Amino acid sequence: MSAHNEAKMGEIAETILLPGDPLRAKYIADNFLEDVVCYNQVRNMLGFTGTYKGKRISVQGTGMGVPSISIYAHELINQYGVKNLIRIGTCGSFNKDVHVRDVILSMTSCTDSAINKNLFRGMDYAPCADFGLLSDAHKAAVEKGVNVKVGSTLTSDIFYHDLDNNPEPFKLWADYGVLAVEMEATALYTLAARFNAKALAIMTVSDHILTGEETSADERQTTLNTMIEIGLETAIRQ
Ligand SMILES: O=P(O)(O)O[C@H]1O[C@H](CO)[C@@H](O)[C@H]1O
Ligand SMILES: O=c1cc[nH]c(=O)[nH]1
Repeated sequence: MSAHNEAKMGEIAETILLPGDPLRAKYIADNFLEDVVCYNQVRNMLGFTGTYKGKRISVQGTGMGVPSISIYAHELINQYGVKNLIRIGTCGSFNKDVHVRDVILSMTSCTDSAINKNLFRGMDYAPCADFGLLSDAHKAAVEKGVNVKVGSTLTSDIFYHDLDNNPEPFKLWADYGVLAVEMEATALYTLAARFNAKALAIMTVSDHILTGEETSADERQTTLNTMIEIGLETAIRQ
């Protein structure tokens, strides 16, 4: 047991998929895993362990934002011995070359969060994906015929911007080639590096911030399935 997880030792697999939404964790357990056990219901941050193609895998919600994923990732790595952490999240595009329904592998994660500025005393740290996980995910995507985009993403602390005072909050990031915005990868990559684990963030573009295009609920599910399958195929290679 940890402060936020009631799993017993040994109930969580070494490789875990991490959606922000705990109901996405349940959806994956219900639709993709066999022999499933629910190991956590604390705060409704559901966690499940099962098998996919014979390999033992866990899936657990992390909540939204840097503080929430930091708590879950810290405990999973340090208290449960999790080694491979694969985030599967949604993101918003602000890049004209990145479209709704695209799947992104985040090679490195920029941030507007002060978390690493504080940790590194004002110096810049470059949180990055584990190359092995990134490479395996890319291979899995190619095998599925999915044309994933690979590059830098932004982890933001802000979902709703004050557009009156900052009308183009993402222009600077787009000008420097950043593909999309989500809210957790920087923290996941930094914690994995600190505690000798491996991490990757895979994202599906759910909306385009510049054009206003969005996926419908049904479409979103299908598109998320593509990302989930890439995540699972990556997981079984570990
Ligand atoms: O779909 P999830 O994994 O929650 O990820 C994205 O969606 C949430 C915002 O709506 C944030 O957590 C962001 O990172
Ligand atoms: O963090 C997120 C996730 C999805 N879409 C956004 O605009 N931001």
